[in-house]
Amino acid sequence: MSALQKLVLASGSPRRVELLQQAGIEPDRLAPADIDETPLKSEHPRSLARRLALGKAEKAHERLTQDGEAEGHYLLAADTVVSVGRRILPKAEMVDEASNCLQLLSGRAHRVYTGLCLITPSGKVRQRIVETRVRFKRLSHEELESYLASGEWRGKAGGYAIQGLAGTFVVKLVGSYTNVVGLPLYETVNLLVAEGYKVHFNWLSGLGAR
Ligand SMILES: Cc1cn([C@H]2C[C@H](O)[C@@H](COP(=O)(O)OP(=O)(O)OP(=O)(O)O)O2)c(=O)[nH]c1=O
Repeated sequence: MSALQKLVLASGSPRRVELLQQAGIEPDRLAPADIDETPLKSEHPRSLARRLALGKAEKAHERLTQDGEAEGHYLLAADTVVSVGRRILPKAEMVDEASNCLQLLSGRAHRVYTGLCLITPSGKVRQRIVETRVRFKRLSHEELESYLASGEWRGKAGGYAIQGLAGTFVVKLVGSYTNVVGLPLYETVNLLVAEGYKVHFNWLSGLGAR
């Protein structure tokens, strides 16, 4: 798939770039947007994912506009939130945070929401929220400790990365797997296409699975 228009990915997440590439879409530009990701009081995780995706998109769009580079561009942003019930888990930066998250997730089901926000070249703002349910096995002390030692949890919502070692913790998953990794591919491609982003289906000469 190759694009006829320009696509800006408002993200600094290497996972999101890789996921887009997996769909055969190469972003023309990366424009990470740093925003305050603190949840509001009693904010629902779904609302948080929606608000933060919009915030990232608007901030990146504003910057592109200031630089005179917004014209003719699609701009895509995303935010992934992990929750147990209404409790929102942090994006783990410290080992203690990761440890607390994993103890909470152990032997239970949780939800992962990714908010998508697309700003079209004509300035329309389109949003989608995608939900995946995941159940983890009960983690032993050894599993928890060795996972923490791996460092794979760093910078990940909920303190784990399903695409790595934590994939072995998953008993059941309902919904989109790529949504958990940070960008739901089915919904992202649908959203782009619905808003007129023209793609060539050229998969025969594409990347392919390795
Ligand atoms: C649950 C889970 C999250 N994650 C990642 C996806 C996101 O990168 C991150 C959640 O943080 P986000 O705030 O959604 O994204 P980010 O800060 O990494 O990137 P940016 O805002 O620049 O786009 O957690 C995984 O990689 N695997 C997982 O299994």
